[in-house]
Amino acid sequence: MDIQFENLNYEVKPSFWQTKVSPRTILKSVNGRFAAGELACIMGPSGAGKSSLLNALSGYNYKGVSGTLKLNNQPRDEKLFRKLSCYIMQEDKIQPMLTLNELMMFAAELKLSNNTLMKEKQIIVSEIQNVLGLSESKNTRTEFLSGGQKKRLSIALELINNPPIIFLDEPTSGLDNVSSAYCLQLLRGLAHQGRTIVCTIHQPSASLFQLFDHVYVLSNGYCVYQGSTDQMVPFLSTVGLHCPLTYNPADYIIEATDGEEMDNITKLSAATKNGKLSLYKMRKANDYYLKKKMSLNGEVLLPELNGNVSANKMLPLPPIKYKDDDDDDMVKDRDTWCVDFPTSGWSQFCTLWKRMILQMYRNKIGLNIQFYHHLICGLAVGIVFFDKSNDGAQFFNHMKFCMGNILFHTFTQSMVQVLAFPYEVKLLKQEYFNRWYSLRPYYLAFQLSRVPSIVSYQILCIIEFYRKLLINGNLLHRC
Ligand SMILES: Nc1ncnc2c1ncn2[C@@H]1O[C@H](COP(=O)(O)OP(=O)(O)OP(=O)(O)O)[C@@H](O)[C@H]1O
Repeated sequence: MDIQFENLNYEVKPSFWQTKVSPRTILKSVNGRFAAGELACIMGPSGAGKSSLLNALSGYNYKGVSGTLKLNNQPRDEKLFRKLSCYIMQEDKIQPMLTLNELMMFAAELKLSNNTLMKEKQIIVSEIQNVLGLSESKNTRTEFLSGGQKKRLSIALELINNPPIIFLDEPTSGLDNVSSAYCLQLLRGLAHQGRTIVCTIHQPSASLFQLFDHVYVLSNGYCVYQGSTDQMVPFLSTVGLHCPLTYNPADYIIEATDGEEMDNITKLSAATKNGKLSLYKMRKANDYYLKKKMSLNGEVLLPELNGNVSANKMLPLPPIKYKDDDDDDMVKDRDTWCVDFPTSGWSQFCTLWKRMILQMYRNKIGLNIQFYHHLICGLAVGIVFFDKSNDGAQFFNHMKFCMGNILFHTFTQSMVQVLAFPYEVKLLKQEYFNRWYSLRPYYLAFQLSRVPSIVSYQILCIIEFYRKLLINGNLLHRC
């Protein structure tokens, strides 16, 4: 699947109350193409618009985005595109309290259709674990995984339904050079199997830079280079920017096009026609790669054949299914994240409910806090209202008791959800965007998963303070 974009603009409009702030254009009519079978990176100085471009291409951000997005040279059908792509965000948003294998199995239940047998799901999961070098840690809880393993787990989770297009925002952030190289080599292997992999990277070291098949450099919202890594230095020379032999070309181009170097940005952007031109050095070993380059619409510079593509030693993943039987009725609707999901709503609810219950049960600290909170509050209320139930002159105290009781139960229970939600919403956003489940089953499972703990804690609390009030009295009768 080839991704093309033409005259892509991204404009941020100020909020209605920011009357003195004018709209800001982050991406300025940029063009480009990311081909299948390549590991592509978007790089550039901080604030150049890398994440904005990735968000616009993945469909994560559609407000303020204008221009043409194409898939295999055809106008892009957003609903189909969402089925074919996944987006792995910079922060590793991984469900806590579960082991790596459990998490992958839950993901398989959500992402693979209901017709897939459990045995098949297990085979797919263990195959991906083997490919990504995660088999040894499969029984490790996700919170104890190293940074590199978490990153690979994020990739593994999205590989379960084998998307042909993968977007990654800063996959090497927080990783040392060795782990970054391992992660990029892995992505490169996956890309060379035919996937389109696009990631953003801030400033790769020279060794990491060489791992990319395609580089797209942005600066100040303009495209200043597009093509293979080995063509960057000769290209820079053509516009009078001579990268010293001992210098990392990635560092050089970023320094040369840093925000204040507007002259260089203008020169380079004009030389690449703001991304319409690509510079490639053809590779012998990969026919697929070769054909792709030749099919670019006549504007590609094709220097001599040279170099080899590294052998792909990775296990092949299941064949890619590009088009579903039900794709014919696709609605061309860009302004939405709403798409259909691989599993039924009921099955999504059951899987999510199981996942949430398991997480809650394993969250011993949370359970203990709630236990002592209910115990102490039950005791305190019981002591305050001790022996007041039979006294008819204590009407106002009885009222206070009832009000306090209602407020305690209402707010205690709702606060659990309110406090958990800011963390949950980040996970939800990523999983929902990547079509794991729809919002209704999620919300239902989120609410109902709290029922067992709510009921048991309420009983504990009630035993404590009602014990004091109701054994001798008839408060309930009066109420
Ligand atoms: N929604 C928004 N509202 C206002 N400004 C925005 C918005 N989104 C992005 N920007 C601005 O656009 C510019 C580019 O942002 P973006 O996150 O794409 O940069 P980046 O190249 O990914 O930077 P970094 O490498 O530091 O993450 C920044 O100056 C940022 O402040």
